[in-house]
Amino acid sequence: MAKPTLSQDELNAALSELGDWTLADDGKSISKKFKFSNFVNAFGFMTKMAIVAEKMNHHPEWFNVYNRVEVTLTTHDSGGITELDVKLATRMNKAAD
Ligand SMILES: C[C@H](O)[C@H](O)[C@H]1CNC2=NC(N)=NC(=O)C2=N1
Repeated sequence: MAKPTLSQDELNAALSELGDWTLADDGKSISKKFKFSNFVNAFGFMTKMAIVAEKMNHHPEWFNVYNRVEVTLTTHDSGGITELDVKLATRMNKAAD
């Protein structure tokens, strides 16, 4: 059963909690550009988050070049942003600290 998408109020609260994640113009995804000190740290972040994503059965759309990782989160099954996206974004923020 697909998760319900967040209401506007829920989304606003989540975005203020998450900090520097950007809402897509269509309101269906959130994105963040992470920058690490080098490639190994960027890829280490992706490795850790891949394991978290697999455990959650919720996977990011991401792009990596050298020390940068650009992440977009959306819940495909629901056609928008759900609590799973907020949960994964929170985990990513913590892992990048
Ligand atoms: C069948 C499997 O549960 C689904 O395809 C999962 C896998 N990972 C997923 N990841 C994301 N981001 N959205 C989904 O809807 C999703 N669905």
